[in-house]
Amino acid sequence: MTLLVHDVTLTYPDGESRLTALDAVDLDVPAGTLTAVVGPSGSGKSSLLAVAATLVVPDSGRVVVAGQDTGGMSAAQKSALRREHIGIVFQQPNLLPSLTAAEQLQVMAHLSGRPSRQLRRRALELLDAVGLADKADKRPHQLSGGQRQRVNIARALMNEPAVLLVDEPTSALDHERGAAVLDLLVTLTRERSTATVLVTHDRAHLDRMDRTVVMTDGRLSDPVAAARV
Ligand SMILES: Nc1ncnc2c1ncn2[C@@H]1O[C@H](COP(=O)(O)OP(=O)(O)OP(=O)(O)O)[C@@H](O)[C@H]1O
Repeated sequence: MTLLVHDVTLTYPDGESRLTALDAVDLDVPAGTLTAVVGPSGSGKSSLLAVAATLVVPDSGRVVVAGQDTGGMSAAQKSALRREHIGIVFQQPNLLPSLTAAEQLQVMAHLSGRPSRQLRRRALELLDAVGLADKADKRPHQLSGGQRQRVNIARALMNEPAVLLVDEPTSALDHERGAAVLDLLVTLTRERSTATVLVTHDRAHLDRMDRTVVMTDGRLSDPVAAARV
């Protein structure tokens, strides 16, 4: 499995006691597949992504990314793992205002220490893959919301991640642009063999997924049952 979350429990401080955000959660995501996570607000979906991204350390359980068990890794090791193997796409694109679309991608890869001469070429290839070949030199304020989200997705793919974690990528977009972004995620997952996890509230997305799991009060329901939801 490219992403394996095994028996993960996560609690947050809650006054005198603790709130259980994830309760013995298991999830495995093979390369080249998409898994949707649905469930009510506050059920633990973002917490699951944060744990899978190694941004939050669970109380117990294992998180294995691209064959590497993250338990016991130092902060620096996790940071390197994230740069090399994990792409993260949040709801709001969070692009740097002063950089062009191509530069947003190049900065990402520059941080990972890749040779700079190849970076622009790769950035342009990815912008082409997300349908923005002609926008490479535009800054965020010169792009539409859907175009910014596509830059965001291209940026997350810049370091060829094994795992792509996506939180509500279409919530700020109209139906047509949301559908285009989802098409793009499906295509890129297949072509680039990423293990993709998508948190979504949009039921229209679910028939495009390989699997749907349902989060309720920190517990993931049986995927077989969830597929029929
Ligand atoms: N940093 C935190 N400190 C304390 N409690 C938190 C923290 N982050 C989340 N929680 C709590 O953990 C539970 C799960 O939150 P989480 O954000 O994972 O849910 P979610 O399913 O992503 O919700 P939404 O769909 O509204 O984004 C909620 O009860 C929330 O209030």
